[in-house]
Amino acid sequence: MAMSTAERAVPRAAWTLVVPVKVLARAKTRMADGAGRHREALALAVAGDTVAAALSCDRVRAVIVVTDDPLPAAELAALGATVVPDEPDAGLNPALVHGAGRGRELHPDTGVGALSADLPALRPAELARALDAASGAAEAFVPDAARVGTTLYTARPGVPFAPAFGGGSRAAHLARGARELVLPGIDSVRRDVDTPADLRAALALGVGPRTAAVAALLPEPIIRH
Ligand SMILES: Nc1nc2c(ncn2[C@@H]2O[C@H](COP(=O)(O)OP(=O)(O)OP(=O)(O)O)[C@@H](O)[C@H]2O)c(=O)[nH]1
Ligand SMILES: C=C(OP(=O)(O)O)C(=O)O
Repeated sequence: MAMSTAERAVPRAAWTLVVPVKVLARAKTRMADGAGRHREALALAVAGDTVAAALSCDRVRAVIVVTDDPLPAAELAALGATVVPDEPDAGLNPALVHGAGRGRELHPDTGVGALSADLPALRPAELARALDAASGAAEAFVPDAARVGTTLYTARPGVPFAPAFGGGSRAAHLARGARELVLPGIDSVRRDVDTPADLRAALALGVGPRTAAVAALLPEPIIRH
């Protein structure tokens, strides 16, 4: 059967995604109460499940991880990510712009997206749905589950990549004129994990194997209501 114009308009592997990963010693501080001595392991596991899902998505040509921590650098490179150091060392948005610069050198024909490393329930098919919707706008973003922050920000080829993560980044991305993507069937793309309650919500959706293994080590109140 012939493909429709709309289907042909969305090339496979059209995106390079940049995933920022803080030095683990400073990561996931809002999980400290619940995760205790497993906080760093949880941050690493969540990033691993996020990157593995992104690499399994057929719309994704490459994943660029920006990190200065050798442990996630090694583990995420082993999954197939390209790792670049956080040379700007000036916070999240400069790290993302740096990674996107490398992405555009390596894959100039792709759009570039910034994907949160905090999406342990991420499903490749749901990421594909979000990226296909993102193809329809110069800049687009997916708000987090609370609709306050952002989990994915995208810029099509040739469009300046100017992420505005941090705090109320949904409002900041809207103010840039980026298109908000709130389509059905992308819950796993929106389910970021910052707090114990977020982790419970992600576990209810179903998390990847790395996060499931660490969650099994956490005290009951963290993983159950
Ligand atoms: N490479 C890099 N990644 C960062 C930086 N700041 C934040 N990130 C990453 O961006 C995402 C969102 O970061 P935050 O919400 O600020 O930090 P967090 O570690 O998730 O959580 P908290 O410590 O509880 O604030 C996480 O995946 C972080 O690892 C940075 O300066 N450089
Ligand atoms: C930095 C952000 O996320 P977080 O909720 O992880 O702080 C953001 O959404 O812009």
